[in-house]
Amino acid sequence: MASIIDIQGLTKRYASGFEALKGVDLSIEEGEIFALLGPNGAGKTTMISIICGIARATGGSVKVAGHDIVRDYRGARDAIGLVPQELSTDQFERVIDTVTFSRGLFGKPRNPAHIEKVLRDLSLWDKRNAKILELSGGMKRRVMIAKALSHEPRILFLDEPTAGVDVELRRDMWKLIGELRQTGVTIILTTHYIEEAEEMADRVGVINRGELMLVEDKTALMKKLGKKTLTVVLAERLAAVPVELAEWDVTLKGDGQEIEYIFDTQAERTGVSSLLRRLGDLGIGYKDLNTAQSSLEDIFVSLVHQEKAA
Ligand SMILES: Nc1ncnc2c1ncn2[C@@H]1O[C@H](COP(=O)(O)OP(=O)(O)OP(=O)(O)O)[C@@H](O)[C@H]1O
Repeated sequence: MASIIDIQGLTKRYASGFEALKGVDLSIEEGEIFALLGPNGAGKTTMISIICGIARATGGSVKVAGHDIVRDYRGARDAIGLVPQELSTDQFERVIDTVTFSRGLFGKPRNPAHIEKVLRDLSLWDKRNAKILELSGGMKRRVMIAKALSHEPRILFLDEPTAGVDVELRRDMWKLIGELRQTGVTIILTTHYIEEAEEMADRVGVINRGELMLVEDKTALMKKLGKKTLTVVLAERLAAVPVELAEWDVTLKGDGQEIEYIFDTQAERTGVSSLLRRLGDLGIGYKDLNTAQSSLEDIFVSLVHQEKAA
């Protein structure tokens, strides 16, 4: 596949001296859904803002659909639809007017048929004459997407499309984004949620402290991220891990009151049931069991360790 966005050595130093991006290289392929995953303050919004021409890079280069974002700003910007984190639109305006107006901002000739298609695709056609303030939160978000698609961009950026929305709305949004990709538009979304990247993306980039730590196919990444921690709360304290448990690589926590076992949820055999059986055989009783998904934070820590080790 051909790349539609080419980022090389991208850096951003804010006036405060803070380095928000430290030399990012990335290619986005035409037609893919790319998720940029990272914790608060990682640099996701900074990166999108630069690509969309809202912020200026300190160094490096970005090409969008073959146009350099600085030398050929207009060509690059025309290819992009941006759905920002914050809902920003006139509350008193009618849906169809605000979407039509957005197209006009790009200097494109009127095209009522396209606006109608966008509104229909986003299930907003019935609401075209409603004022924005009369819409539900989910519909308002869809209006923002309609605005971003009004000038027929080849690339759609969604900055945290589901931040602060309930589970149901999140699922609707995922479905919608899946449908949008069928229209051929390349989609780049930022998110904090591993689950979101898992559900949507073809490829995932993990960014932390201004550095792109990895870019991988989703399936490969999920294998790495699909770790869980099982905590077994023991009935009685242990002084050390019994040798009979050596094959599970468990650690003793909580003053000897807990056994912790990290397992791969994607593996055919997680080792959980055999571990519990072995505990039973050894007469080691337990009061409670719980499992927790590795947090994004844990994953970053382990990624950093892996990088250092390499
Ligand atoms: N105008 C600014 N001046 C100085 N520092 C800034 C400015 N804008 C952002 N930063 C800093 O740059 C870093 C990256 O911010 P950015 O908004 O890109 O992160 P993000 O990954 O989008 O985070 P979030 O998930 O919270 O939106 C943060 O530490 C932020 O405080």
